[in-house]
Amino acid sequence: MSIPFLKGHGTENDFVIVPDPDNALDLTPAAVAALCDRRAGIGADGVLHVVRSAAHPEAEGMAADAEWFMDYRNGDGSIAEMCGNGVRVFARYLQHAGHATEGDLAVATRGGVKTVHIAKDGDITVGMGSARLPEGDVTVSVGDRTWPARNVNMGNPHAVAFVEDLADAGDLYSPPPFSPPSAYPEGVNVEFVADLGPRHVAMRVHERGSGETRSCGTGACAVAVATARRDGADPTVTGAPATYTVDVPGGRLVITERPDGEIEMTGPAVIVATGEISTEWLENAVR
Ligand SMILES: N[C@@H](CCC[C@H](N)C(=O)O)C(=O)O
Repeated sequence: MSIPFLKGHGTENDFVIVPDPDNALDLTPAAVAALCDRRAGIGADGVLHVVRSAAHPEAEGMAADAEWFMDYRNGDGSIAEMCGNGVRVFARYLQHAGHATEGDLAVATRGGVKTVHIAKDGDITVGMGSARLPEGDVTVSVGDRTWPARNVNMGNPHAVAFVEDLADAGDLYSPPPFSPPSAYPEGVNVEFVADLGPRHVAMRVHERGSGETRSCGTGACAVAVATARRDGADPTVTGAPATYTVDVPGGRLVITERPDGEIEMTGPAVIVATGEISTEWLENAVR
């Protein structure tokens, strides 16, 4: 017995894609962690569980607006509200499977319904919603160094710290401690950002539930907004859109914040493989 899967990535933020239209699989946190294990499993930063919205209790209320629900899980099995690279790869899967064509598509996520545009040239643009910038002084640390961080919520929480050099972030094996501890009761994704030029930055990220990844779409949006505010740009005040290019270790994302506050993210999404998961292996792996 086996379960079909695909492997995909968006700027090298990689995912095991598990099509399960009727929500028939019991995809426990342990099963997700086993699938994402890079040595004993398939290996990925997270899982995209592809379910019809009408078949999932968290998404049935969105079924009238979006046929498909992205049930995203982090590599450790935890649940997150949103995954920006994941939603592009999810759309690419729907196109690959014949459930979607070039043009606009609505995808249900825990962060609400997202509008995705699959362009002819291959890139995918996602309407990510608007950022919330909760007030409050937050710091993040690596070793004996500490930086102030901007608190940005893209549906999921981010702490954005500006550094001189991305190497300042160290090896990022473990989550960078933040202060005050009450700032992020549910944990946080931490982005370190260095300037490359006008409206052009580079970032590294330690993702909640996945460790250092080669890219984070919601993180790149948080970085673009934090950098814009640092630069004195607020499209909702000036009426002028602000576009930032965000280089990540795995590629490049282009982020535009519009005068209405809506953030659009454009980047690639690739399906690299299809295969079968052995159910015997998965059952043993979660014992
Ligand atoms: N890689 C994702 C973000 C995934 C969720 C994050 N780790 C969290 O727990 O909030 C992206 O591309 O946005």
